[in-house]
Amino acid sequence: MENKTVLNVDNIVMQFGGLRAIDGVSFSINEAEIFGLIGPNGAGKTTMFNVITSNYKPTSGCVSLGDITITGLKPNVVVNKGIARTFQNIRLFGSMTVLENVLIGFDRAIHYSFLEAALHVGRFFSAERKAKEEAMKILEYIGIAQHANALATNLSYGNQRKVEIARALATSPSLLLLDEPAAGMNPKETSELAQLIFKMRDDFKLTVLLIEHDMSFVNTLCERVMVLDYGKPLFSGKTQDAINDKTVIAAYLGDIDYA
Ligand SMILES: Nc1ncnc2c1ncn2[C@@H]1O[C@H](COP(=O)(O)OP(=O)(O)OP(=O)(O)O)[C@@H](O)[C@H]1O
Repeated sequence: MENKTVLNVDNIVMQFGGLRAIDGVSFSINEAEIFGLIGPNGAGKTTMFNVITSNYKPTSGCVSLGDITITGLKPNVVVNKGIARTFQNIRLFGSMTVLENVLIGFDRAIHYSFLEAALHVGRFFSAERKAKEEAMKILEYIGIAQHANALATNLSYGNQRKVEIARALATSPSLLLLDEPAAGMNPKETSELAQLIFKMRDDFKLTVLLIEHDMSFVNTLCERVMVLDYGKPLFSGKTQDAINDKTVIAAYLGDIDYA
């Protein structure tokens, strides 16, 4: 059976003044694939995420999700098309509970009038109740339902990362972008996270693009990777081949631990 391409990144260039943060990068990801985007600090990985989510408009090149061209769409429209992300520096609303943070992900699916919302009646009430039920189901699925009513900032670092994943899942994505999801996690949390990512992929037919410096984590999850260096494509192919590639080792892997 032929692989279905979910994400196609075509010859992206992203210029910031005199700096070319991404310089002619192309890759594509198949449905239900877990694909790694790796490279040294400043290589352009997060910038690539911002281009894919349309937070940055690339200087040239094109991103498509299935048959839809994403480039030029507004970021909220891109979420509606099925792309969700988490952030390298966790971005949760610290003064809100875990449940409320996840409910934010449902906002696009809730339809009610201003009056209904102001009076807490009609479609507002039933939509809110339904969203809460769905959010609780996601928290249970992720394994943090017991923290639903805790303030997000009071959770451990690892659990805060899980709340970000829960919020992303609430938007029903077809493509999930994870920016350094294992950063700050201990080995047990990291291995549980890897299992969760496999499970989400299988249960939701989710396609995953992840940025990660932990090469053992990348090697566990990703069959293929794209390696960037100073914005340029350095290597694209099987993770095992990247680990043994002399140019990749010289530019990147020589400096980091991977067991
Ligand atoms: N909005 C921006 N304006 C100007 N320069 C930027 C902007 N965003 C990123 N850069 C620059 O682009 C380059 C790539 O940054 P980016 O954050 O994408 O790298 P990265 O590979 O994600 O690094 P890290 O592993 O440290 O997160 C860096 O030199 C960075 O300073």
